[in-house]
Amino acid sequence: MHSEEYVPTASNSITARLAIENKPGMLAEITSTIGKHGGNIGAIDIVRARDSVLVRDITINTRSDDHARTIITHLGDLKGVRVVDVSDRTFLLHLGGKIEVNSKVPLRTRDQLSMAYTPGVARVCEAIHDRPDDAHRLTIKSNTVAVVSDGTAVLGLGDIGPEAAIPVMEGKAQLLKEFAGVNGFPICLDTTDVDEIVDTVVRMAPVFGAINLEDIGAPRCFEIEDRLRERLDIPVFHDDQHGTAVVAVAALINALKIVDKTPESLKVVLVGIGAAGTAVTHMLQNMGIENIIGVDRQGAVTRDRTDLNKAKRAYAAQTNPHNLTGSLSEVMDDADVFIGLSGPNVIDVDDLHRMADDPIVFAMANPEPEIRPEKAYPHVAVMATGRSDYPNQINNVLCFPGMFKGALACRATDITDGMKLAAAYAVADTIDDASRTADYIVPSVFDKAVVDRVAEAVEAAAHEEGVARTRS
Ligand SMILES: NC(=O)C1=CN([C@@H]2O[C@H](COP(=O)(O)OP(=O)(O)OC[C@H]3O[C@@H](n4cnc5c(N)ncnc54)[C@H](O)[C@@H]3O)[C@@H](O)[C@H]2O)C=CC1
Ligand SMILES: CC(=O)C(=O)O
Ligand SMILES: [Mg+2]
Repeated sequence: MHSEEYVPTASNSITARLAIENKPGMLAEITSTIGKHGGNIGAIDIVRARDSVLVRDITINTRSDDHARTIITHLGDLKGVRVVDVSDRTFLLHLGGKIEVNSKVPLRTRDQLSMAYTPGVARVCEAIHDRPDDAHRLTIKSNTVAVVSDGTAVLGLGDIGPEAAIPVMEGKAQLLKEFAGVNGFPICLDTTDVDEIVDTVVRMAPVFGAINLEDIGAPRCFEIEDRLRERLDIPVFHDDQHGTAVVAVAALINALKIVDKTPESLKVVLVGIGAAGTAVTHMLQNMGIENIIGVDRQGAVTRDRTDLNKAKRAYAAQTNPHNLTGSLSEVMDDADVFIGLSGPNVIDVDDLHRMADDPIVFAMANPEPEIRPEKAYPHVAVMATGRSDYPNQINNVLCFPGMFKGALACRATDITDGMKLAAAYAVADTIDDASRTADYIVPSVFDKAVVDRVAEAVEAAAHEEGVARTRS
């Protein structure tokens, strides 16, 4: 599918400031030019009106940067129209960053200053010195998560480095705050060395109640998470692994109800054996699915392959029970479920035709899925992506805010498999039998009920699993 067939969205929207000759019919000419070239008009505002010239701001959703440029060129070609300025609304939103640190207590008088800061603060420091655990109660540690990345697997963009990773990590911090009231702080490390990452996180851990590892590529992410869990007494959770797995499992629980199939009967093909793909596979196995075939760039992951790293050898040992070999297309025959956690446009309609009746397709690569929904819809029973601009958004944002809220509330020392499973059922159960449809298998990320349901389920599971430090 070419980008011309995609729907314009706010992620590529511009505001065009136009100086327009003030005579009847000009606005109609402008709007029809935008429509003719595939732009979707949002707001139209008057900025200035002089006798002979009107200056208007017109907000236009486009499909891509090129598409935006084409529309602007055609507007500039109109007689009586001058393009004064074009701003990219997404870049405007990021100017100066998306989050900030705020003060929680008033600081207007000497009394307040002497309590919040010196000399009063000294007594609080001494109390924590006597009982270090009190940091959970008397400091920002109580409600703060470090969002740590090395910039190596950022949102499907790959290894773009720590500075370029900041907007995504700020975004994760913003989601924590907006959805769960939890503070998140973006920390992008200027190293990809496993030992250095582990040591750095251990040394900064005193300030944080939990660590969210984000967008650290496989296989290093597995060792980093394992070693940090061992060394720290606060939860360490690699969101791309476990947050993604929780939401994918929740979505599958509901999708199976739509197509009336059971986990035990399924053949699942999963492409992209990285952080997310590996964790999703493990969680699918925990829900009773045995026939999972993992596929990497070389084809099906089998026990006979000699080119696999340690993580993929372990993967091969636990998956592909019939040892299927071949390309992605070849192993798609009779698959009930396709899960993509790889990259853009990896499958096409022919692959969908190879699948069993009522195929379920979760094309979760960001920002561009393995197949676009517009293309897949006629050929599948259930379609989902990780994107905000289509129905069924399977995105780890449905998990990690509630997961951390629940874990921090009970001062958990760890996040266990039981807590993850509880979170998956909490997400799935947000949709009742009457509301569930093929286009509604996961709740909206704006559904306020989700975070609290997940947090409560996670907290209860933490108590059951013996990792909570508070009393139940
Ligand atoms: N919807 C969601 O909530 C989430 C989506 N993702 C997306 O999933 C993708 C993978 O993310 P991570 O696992 O964190 O990255 P990763 O770098 O750990 O793993 C990606 C794996 O996919 C493989 N891959 C890439 N293109 C492939 C292709 N054409 N065929 C076969 N294998 C291919 C890579 O070799 C690598 O092993 C990214 O696009 C990411 O944005 C990741 C986490 C959450
Ligand atoms: C959603 C997310 O965490 C990712 O694509 O990396
Ligand atoms: Mg991520």
